[in-house]
Amino acid sequence: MPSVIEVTDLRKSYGGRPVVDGVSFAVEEGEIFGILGPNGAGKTTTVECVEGLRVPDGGRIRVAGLDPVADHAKVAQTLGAQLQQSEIQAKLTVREALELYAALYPRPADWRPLAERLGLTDRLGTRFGKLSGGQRQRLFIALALIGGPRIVVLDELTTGLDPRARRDTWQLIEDVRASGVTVLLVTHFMEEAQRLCDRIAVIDKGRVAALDTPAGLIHRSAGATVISFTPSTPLDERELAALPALASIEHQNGRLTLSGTDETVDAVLTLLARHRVTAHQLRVVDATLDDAFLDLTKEATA
Ligand SMILES: Nc1ncnc2c1ncn2[C@@H]1O[C@H](COP(=O)(O)OP(=O)(O)OP(=O)(O)O)[C@@H](O)[C@H]1O
Repeated sequence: MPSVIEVTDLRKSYGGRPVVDGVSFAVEEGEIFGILGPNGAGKTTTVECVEGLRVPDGGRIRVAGLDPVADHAKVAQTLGAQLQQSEIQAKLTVREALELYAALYPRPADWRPLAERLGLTDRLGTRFGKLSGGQRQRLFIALALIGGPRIVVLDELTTGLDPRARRDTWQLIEDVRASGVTVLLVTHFMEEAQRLCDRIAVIDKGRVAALDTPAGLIHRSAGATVISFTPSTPLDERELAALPALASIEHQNGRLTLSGTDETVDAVLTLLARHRVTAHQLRVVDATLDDAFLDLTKEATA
């Protein structure tokens, strides 16, 4: 089956400066696909080309088999996009916004259960300008879903939300996916990407630096696992340096911190047992998507 979104060698420049420089990825039906990257990496430009809001300089995009520029009207019926703040008038009430946007689609979703699910029912009479940041985000999600889309594009969905609202929103996105909608998600939050996304494209300087599952990205990053402890007696330096898959070793006030893989951790524990050394305050920490991200986008964040 063809992918629901196909982006092949996408290129876009501003004033002769390439900001999207050969981006390719494919999103499968029913997936939550994440786009991660440092500020200015070209993420929004990429998804706006997918939405047909910007015209690419080169490459090919297909959304449900359609060209987002040539078939813009059809793509707009298939793809729900999160609006920007400026696109809603401050005086419009939540109910008016829902009714107005529902009227744009031939087969809109019933906005009442949507508003209920998004916790907007008691805000229907409130003007957009008076909503809190979290309520606005919920309204944007409702408006992205109101056309009953097959695909929804969410750009920095939970920016500005408090931790509870963010978690509620994640649950909502999972529900949306469970109802069969494909989600393309641009995010800055590693925890969000790790929790929600099936696969992630890390975009850096207009190119795809890596494309994998969250676990796959973490696995690729240097020093995937870190073990630290204070040994009861010092360990032999040569034996430490010879540990398998060791990425780095640090000493600080008698405390040892070693990074490597699970194999390194196993070998450290064997070494400790062999020399009958006790490891005080032993900690083993797996790398996170944060570590993988910093590793993959090293120069940009240096
Ligand atoms: N209309 C435009 N005209 C000129 N330059 C632009 C325009 N839109 C974006 N850019 C530039 O293109 C680059 C990529 O922008 P884009 O918004 O795609 O990045 P991003 O990865 O989404 O960044 P952020 O995480 O900061 O939102 C940036 O350097 C930006 O300044």
